[in-house]
Amino acid sequence: MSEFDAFLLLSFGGPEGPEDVMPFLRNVTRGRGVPEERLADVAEHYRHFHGVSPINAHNRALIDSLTTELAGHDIGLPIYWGNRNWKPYVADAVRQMRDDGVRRALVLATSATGGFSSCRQYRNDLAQARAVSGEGAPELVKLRHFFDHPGFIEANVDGARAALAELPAGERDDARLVFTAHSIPVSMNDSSGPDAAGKLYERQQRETARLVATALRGPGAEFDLVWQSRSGPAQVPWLEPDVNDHLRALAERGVQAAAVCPTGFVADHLEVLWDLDIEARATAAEVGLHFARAATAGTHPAFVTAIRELVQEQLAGAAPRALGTLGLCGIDCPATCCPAPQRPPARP
Ligand SMILES: CC1=C(CCC(=O)O)c2cc3nc(cc4[nH]c(cc5[nH]c(cc1n2)c(C)c5CCC(=O)O)c(CCC(=O)O)c4C)C(CCC(=O)O)=C3C
Ligand SMILES: [Fe+2]
Repeated sequence: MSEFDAFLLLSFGGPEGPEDVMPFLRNVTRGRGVPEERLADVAEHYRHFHGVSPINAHNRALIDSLTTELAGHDIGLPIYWGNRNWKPYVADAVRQMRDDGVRRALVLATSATGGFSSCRQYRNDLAQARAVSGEGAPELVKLRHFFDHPGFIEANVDGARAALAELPAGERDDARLVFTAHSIPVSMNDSSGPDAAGKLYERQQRETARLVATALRGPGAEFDLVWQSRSGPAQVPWLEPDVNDHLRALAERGVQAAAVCPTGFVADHLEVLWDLDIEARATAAEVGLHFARAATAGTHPAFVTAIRELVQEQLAGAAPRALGTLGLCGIDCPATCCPAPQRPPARP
């Protein structure tokens, strides 16, 4: 089988102090037409956490867990870490790999599904990092997506079960399962995937939700998939409904309790801590709906095992494990898969 000599964790990045917040946000939104008011709002969210994004601690913890997991299975790959939007930048990690003599590395991006932001943009980041590293840059092979990997599902099922257990006993069985993922522009969703059918991002998010709901409540279990953390200019349509609107609609229908499961997020990112734990929880309280939020996969042992298995697929040709019906995604993507959407003109 193929030879690999390192593992790279590729993530989004986040600020590590108040002075990082604005430069980080400028990195994320450069050329994206995100209104200044939205940036100011999100900066406030980060300041609420003293300018420290939770994402970096999560990635460090994941690297610790993976170090143990890989060593325990005699996988001797050194682990590197690089981000798209903040230090440690992926370009620096790739340069370091080159200097350390790494020739060919496996890459795990911290996104469960395909899509532009969650796959293509990471592929572009890798290509750019190799280009700036120049001569001798390692070959980088991105691992497939894990939205329906049994280990990722199991981690989310455990999180959802614990959330249900927080709800009043008499309401648990009828509590609504509300899954959330990051909203994206409708055009970005429509163009995601390898062919004209599009909507790959939404279909994979729905598949994760369906698999978790099925594991909890059996085949045909009811669930909702809604969206959170909308950005962008008001005139550009993004995926709806928003989780807050949905919670209001549930309460109006007489639903008493909801377990909100952010299966679209791999760890408890800022969007989970702010948009769900603060905002959505407040919405639920306002409309008299009992609310519990499920933990994300984070460093759940089943998720760490899943990542090790993805590595073994490449190292040893281990049979891929996947629960869903959508098929494996992220290996041999055509170059035209999940293209960048048309952007509104940049701010003046
Ligand atoms: C699909 C998706 C994921 C999941 C897949 C993946 O993981 O990649 C994701 C993850 C994340 N997004 C994050 C942060 C931000 N995303 C923003 C803006 C945007 N996200 C988008 C999409 C996604 N984003 C889009 C289409 C935009 C508009 C700008 C553009 O068209 O690209 C902005 C700008 C301000 C705002 O408007 O919110 C911020 C600060 C963080 C770090 C959080 C932390 O610090 O814990 C993480 C993990
Ligand atoms: Fe984002």
